[in-house]
Amino acid sequence: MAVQISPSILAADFARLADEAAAVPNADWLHVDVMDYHFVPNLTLGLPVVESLRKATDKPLDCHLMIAEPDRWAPQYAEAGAGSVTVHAEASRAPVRTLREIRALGARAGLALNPATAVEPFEDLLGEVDMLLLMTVEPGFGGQKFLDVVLPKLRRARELVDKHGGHVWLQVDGGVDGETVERCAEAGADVFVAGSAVYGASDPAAAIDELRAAAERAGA
Ligand SMILES: O=C(CO)[C@@H](O)[C@H](O)COP(=O)(O)O
Repeated sequence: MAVQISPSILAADFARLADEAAAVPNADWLHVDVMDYHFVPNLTLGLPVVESLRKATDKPLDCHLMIAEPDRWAPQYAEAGAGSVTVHAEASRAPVRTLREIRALGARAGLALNPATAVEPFEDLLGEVDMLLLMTVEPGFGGQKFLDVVLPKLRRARELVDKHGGHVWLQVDGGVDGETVERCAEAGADVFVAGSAVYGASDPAAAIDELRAAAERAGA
């Protein structure tokens, strides 16, 4: 499947989100980081902003819920028109039910793992997900340094997904830039979230082209 670039609006200007979405016409998805100050020590945006963004852009909204009660809220993001809704394995008390609800509402169901969470215990859930998100920083803030320690897990995740057979996107999130994107692609990622590397660039659309070219060169 083709490389997907999902710029994170966490690094965008929150007062101009419609313009910031329009500034990345070549993005495949728009990554929306929902943080609640409980699961992570940061507070960002929630459902009303996603509902407004849905009207402001045609891009699929790739909603990443870094919240304490994802089972309660995830279906509402799908109902709001998210293209994908990703819940954290560390926070969900009923991941199978929640992933099924997300799918039943027509969105891609994603399962996210923090850097220290092993992927193997979730092998049996691969049939329940459309995407596995591996955090390559500790969740909560943009602009952090990429954690190399996640790369072996990314390779194992690629092996498990390939063994599973069905299509599951393998997303990396955090510290993805022109250099780390290649290492992630070599290790098996095919969806790349980038905040600072896109919205911190003087030309966000050109930055996306460069990330995509680097990922494709590296074999994603
Ligand atoms: O989920 C998160 C952080 O918790 C990410 O989506 C970051 O927002 C990515 O930002 P950069 O590391 O690319 O600046």
